Amino acid sequence: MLGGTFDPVHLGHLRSAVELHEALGLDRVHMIPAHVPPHRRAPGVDAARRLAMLEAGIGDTPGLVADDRELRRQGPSYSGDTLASLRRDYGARARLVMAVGADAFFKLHQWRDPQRLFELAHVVVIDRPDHRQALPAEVNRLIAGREVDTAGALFARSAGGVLHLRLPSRMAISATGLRERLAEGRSVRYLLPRAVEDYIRVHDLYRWQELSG
Ligand SMILES: Nc1ncnc2c1ncn2[C@@H]1O[C@H](COP(=O)(O)OP(=O)(O)OP(=O)(O)O)[C@@H](O)[C@H]1O
Ligand SMILES: O=C(O)c1ccc[n+]([C@@H]2O[C@H](COP(=O)([O-])O)[C@@H](O)[C@H]2O)c1
Repeated sequence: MLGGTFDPVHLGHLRSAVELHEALGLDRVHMIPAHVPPHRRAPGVDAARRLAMLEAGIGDTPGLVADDRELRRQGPSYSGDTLASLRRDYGARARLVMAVGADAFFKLHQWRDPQRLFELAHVVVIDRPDHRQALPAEVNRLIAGREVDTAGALFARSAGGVLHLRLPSRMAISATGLRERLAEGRSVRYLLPRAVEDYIRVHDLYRWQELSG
């Protein structure tokens, strides 16, 4: 699972998903837009259109799936509930991974019931060149004894491990930066897929009125 607000999806997300798929030998990567993101302001663009951009961005990319399961739930889109739903689909013995960027991982202690996340899945942390801070003590306590160095060690069990990955194509691209560029009328070419750029233009998204900060 690679969950996100995807407001909008960009090449930092998509290239990370492709490289995760390859590096970990995953069957597939479920990219799951948050319907109601639990810990941030409501996005300016609704979940249906963020999903449509994700579908356009993924296109026919092997191994990547745009998954609408959080749009089918009401209330805050807690990741524990999403992982429980994936666990029901794949079964108790499946090895599940929740991938998060370094910025999201630094706040893991603020998520709802973080211990439950480790009962349901492994956590793989993707390095982001634009987010390098020391890990808060609360997160260090949460992951104590869980860190492993290789995918092989991670997949010896079905859940509960933590692996830090430095993917080859690290990209300093953020949705915040893209929204700012779009609001200012600056180019976003080569930062997101052309199909997503076209969707944004046709639907007239991210003008300054819609900038969700
Ligand atoms: N360039 C990137 N490289 C690796 N991971 C990323 C990158 N951008 C986002 N992610 C990760 O993808 C997930 C979804 O990210 P999200 O949709 O919030 O994008 P974002 O660019 O961080 O957005 P925003 O700037 O609005 O916070 C998070 O786990 C995030 O850390
Ligand atoms: O479950 C939680 O409490 C929780 C708190 C914050 C973030 N998340 C999830 O983390 C993923 C990345 O979030 P974000 O805000 O960086 O797009 C996305 O799938 C969110 O739903 C989940």
